[in-house]
Amino acid sequence: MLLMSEIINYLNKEQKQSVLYNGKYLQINAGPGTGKTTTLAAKILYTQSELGIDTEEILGISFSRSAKSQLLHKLEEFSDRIGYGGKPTILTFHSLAHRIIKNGIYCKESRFRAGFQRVSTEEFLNLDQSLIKGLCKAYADRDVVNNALARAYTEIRQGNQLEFDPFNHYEEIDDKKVYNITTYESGRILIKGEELKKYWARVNKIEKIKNVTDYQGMISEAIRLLQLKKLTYNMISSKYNYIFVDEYQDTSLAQEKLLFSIIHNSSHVTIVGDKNQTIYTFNGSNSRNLKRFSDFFSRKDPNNYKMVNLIQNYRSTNEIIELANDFIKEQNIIPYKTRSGFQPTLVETHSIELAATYVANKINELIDNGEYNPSDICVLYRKNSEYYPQGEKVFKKLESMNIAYTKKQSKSGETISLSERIIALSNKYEEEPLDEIISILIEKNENEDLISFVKDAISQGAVDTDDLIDYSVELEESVSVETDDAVIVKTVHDAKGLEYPVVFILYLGDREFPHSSQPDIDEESRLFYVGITRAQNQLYILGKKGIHQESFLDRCLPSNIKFEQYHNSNQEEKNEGFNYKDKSIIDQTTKQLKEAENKEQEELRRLMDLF
Ligand SMILES: Nc1ncnc2c1ncn2[C@@H]1O[C@H](COP(=O)(O)OP(=O)(O)OP(=O)(O)O)[C@@H](O)[C@H]1O
Repeated sequence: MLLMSEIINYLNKEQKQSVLYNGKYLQINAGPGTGKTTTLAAKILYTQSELGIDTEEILGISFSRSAKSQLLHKLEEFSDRIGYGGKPTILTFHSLAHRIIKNGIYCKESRFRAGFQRVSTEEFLNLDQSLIKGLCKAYADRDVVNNALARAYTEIRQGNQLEFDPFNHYEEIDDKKVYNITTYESGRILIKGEELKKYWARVNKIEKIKNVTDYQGMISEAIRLLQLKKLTYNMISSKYNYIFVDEYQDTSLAQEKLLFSIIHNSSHVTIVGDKNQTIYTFNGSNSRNLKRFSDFFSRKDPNNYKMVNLIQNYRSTNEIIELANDFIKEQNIIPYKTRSGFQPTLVETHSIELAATYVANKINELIDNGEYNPSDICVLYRKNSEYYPQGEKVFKKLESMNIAYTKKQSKSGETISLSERIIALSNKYEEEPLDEIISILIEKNENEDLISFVKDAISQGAVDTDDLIDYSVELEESVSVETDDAVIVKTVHDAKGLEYPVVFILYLGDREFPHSSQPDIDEESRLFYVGITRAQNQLYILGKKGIHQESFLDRCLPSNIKFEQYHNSNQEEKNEGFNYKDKSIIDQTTKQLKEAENKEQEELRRLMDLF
């Protein structure tokens, strides 16, 4: 058995400082692969084992289910080593909001009733056609009005885009205000505050009758309960005295407000974030959150606030880090020792189809020569849709070459019907621990899917029926089963916080990556940076030059990167690959030769003129 002190000794100076800091407010700025999950897990364990804090008082908030399971995994690894440490509650913002509303329902303070459901925003806003009746008469096209109202309603609840401070209730809207809404399909339209207010009030009524809401509605209701309802506030806030928040840069203003509503005077709060990895601004996130946190707490209680920067990267080879630092120059990460390896490869290819062919061939090669298992390999794409079928092209190609892969799937009918049974189950056995519930289910010969669902939840840290519901809520976020013998194919957004020995990124080019006709280049750059920094050993980037927008391919070239051209699937025209620095030397020499030749011609002409 190890001692906690031995785990602390494994950490570097800044990680150690973070774990040992005893003040109330700690902000860890951590570049990719610098061990933020490791540091968070060590700090949570230290809080339990050395400060003697009860596990029940600890709340971890992760951005996604995969980030949560990584943190749990690391915690388990450490606590197994020291033979100490209980599993604290780790929730996503989504399941936290769900838990608060559940408490609100129990205290009869919520506008929802037991068994309330979350539906997608589109589904939710199409519940009733009368929602927009008589509103925005200036516009003839009802679809445009519907979209604009829905967008305004979501953005106002998130904060940031239309109102800096997120609103939780329609009464907060100023009747006199006019909102300028940008819709994807029809450009800008103007919505009067009073009409938006009416729309929101109608949505609220339907929510109440049908006992449903959308994701943002859950966050708003949770904030409302914590801020206005004493019983619910006491049940949640007084319980959690030690709060740890991961990926803080991607919290929306509404999520930030939720967190600030839980914090009380004796709370200890640790947040971890990296402004260079902000990739959810379209969801209301804003890296200024990091600055606001430091401004607020360093002023409120300067003796109890500390900021630590983690810059030592343990994940990637020198060459990958060099490329990442060349791409985002603001805050460099530094490699651990000098872990040299494979040069990142930039493949210029003129279509997504060819890019997919290159990827599939390379994957075959890497698996065939025994270098990597399929699950070591991850293919990342920017966008999959009818117009930008990057993922689809890769799936098709891998299928045609019989390469097994996993991808994110939408919630199936089976999972939906299962979630109703889970709610019934947790109502029936509310007080029983899940281990007991499993025995009861087996004894009663219950449905196997239900039993394996409960078992999965236990393996992900669930202990009681509350955790079971949290787990089912989190499952709604995404369903993707990664197996040991399949290549992983996902969007860059979904790969956040994860690492893979081999990473492919596609497809660079106008409207593709950077995406859209008017891309937010800074956000796209950060997204590309997140993609690059997932790779541990080998990195392949595929695409073509952008003509109309900033070309990410060109931005990669000056780095120490291997440049290849792949122009047809028979590889006839395939350039065998050369270092871009070599290419610059060749280009430079050719240019000099040409200039010398021109000079010579010029001189000849001058001499001819003399005669
Ligand atoms: N002090 C350390 N010494 C050696 N290896 C470490 C140390 N800290 C972290 N690592 C290793 O570095 C890798 C990256 O760590 P981790 O996953 O915690 O990074 P991260 O900062 O959470 O990454 P990201 O920001 O990209 O999500 C892991 O393999 C981890 O075991």
